[in-house]
Amino acid sequence: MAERIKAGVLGATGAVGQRFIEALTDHPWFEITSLAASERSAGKTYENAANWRLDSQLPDEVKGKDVVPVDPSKVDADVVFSALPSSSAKTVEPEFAEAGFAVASNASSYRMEDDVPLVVPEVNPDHLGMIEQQQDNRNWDGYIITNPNCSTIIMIVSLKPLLQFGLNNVNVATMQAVSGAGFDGVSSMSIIDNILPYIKTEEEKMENETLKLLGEFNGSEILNPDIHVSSSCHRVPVLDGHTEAIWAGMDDNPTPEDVRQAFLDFDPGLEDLPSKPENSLVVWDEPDRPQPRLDKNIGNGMAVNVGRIREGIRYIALGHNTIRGAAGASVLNAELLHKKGKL
Ligand SMILES: NC(=O)C1=CN([C@@H]2O[C@H](COP(=O)(O)OP(=O)(O)OC[C@H]3O[C@@H](n4cnc5c(N)ncnc54)[C@H](OP(=O)(O)O)[C@@H]3O)[C@@H](O)[C@H]2O)C=CC1
Ligand SMILES: N[C@@H](CC(=O)OP(=O)(O)O)C(=O)O
Repeated sequence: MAERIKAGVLGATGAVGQRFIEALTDHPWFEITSLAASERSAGKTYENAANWRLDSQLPDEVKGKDVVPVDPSKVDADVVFSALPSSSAKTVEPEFAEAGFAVASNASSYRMEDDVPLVVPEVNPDHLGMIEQQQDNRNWDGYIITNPNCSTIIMIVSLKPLLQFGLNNVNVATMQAVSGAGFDGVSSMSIIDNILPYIKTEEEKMENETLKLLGEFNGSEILNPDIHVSSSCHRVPVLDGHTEAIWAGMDDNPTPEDVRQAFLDFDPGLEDLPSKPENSLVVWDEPDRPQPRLDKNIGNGMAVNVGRIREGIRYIALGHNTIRGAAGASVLNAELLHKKGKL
């Protein structure tokens, strides 16, 4: 195997951090060289620090690795994938960027900054053009790029092919899995036999991030599109997989069949990126699909499933929140960076 790019994971012991390890193990372009977490874990082997909770086995090559603190001088890597809570990401990620690392972040801290790319490769790869500006503005040798919030990313992949019909209005109601809140995020007493009709700041993120992602980058700034986005977010007793009911208003009033065909025809290229699923959008015609338990792992958890396309236009989108919505999204971004010669 050719020499691979050295990759570190910040927040390696958490829900998203474990998904990073899964995605980077045996990756053709990246190899895990550093695992970092809080002072609670630093100094322990990964096996002792982390409570591995995925269905896959904890990879042998990771078990005995020492966990280091989130300190650039302790991390050996070219790129670091950040799965830190946003409060620590806010201070830690710039330290890594300043020290010359490429930072591919899941955290929300820098997503909406004017000079930080918020990218989904199938939607707005050109926004990576912001990196040079960011390095000039902040005098950094490295840089930060981000992927969106998990609910936003699942919706945005499905909205991209609707732009051709003059998308002007989006209403969305989410049904979000408990893994989205992290391992210790939602207690069983609050979620079993229940639905929580509030996820702090989630609705604002879906509305704001969608506009940035669909905005036009003119070389120096992003011009928001004239699209109205309104969201209502809810936590449901599902382990993994966010399901979203979406209403999309379009100038051209396409029929459900037009929209179905646009979903089927959606081809953003990018076949050479290892984490890109064969079909970024998978269309279901069965009236009771997609469902999280059955369909979240399609395309190794990287596909966005769409179905129940009806007059309106109304449809359902479903994706794996900690893979397509988090770790897999960051890894896909880093693959795009490598393809574009930025890593
Ligand atoms: N879960 C999801 O679906 C999505 C999550 N995200 C974002 O990804 C990030 C991680 O989320 P998640 O994995 O769910 O969170 P978890 O709580 O499961 O994991 C947090 C990780 O960060 C480490 N950590 C916590 N505090 C500190 C600190 N002060 N300094 C250094 N490391 C610290 C923890 O280490 P230790 O074990 O040592 O405490 C752990 O490795 C968050 O910003 C979240 O918002 C984004 C999109 C989707
Ligand atoms: N809030 C999301 C997960 C998340 O952490 O989002 P963000 O990365 O925007 O903080 C959820 O609960 O499902």
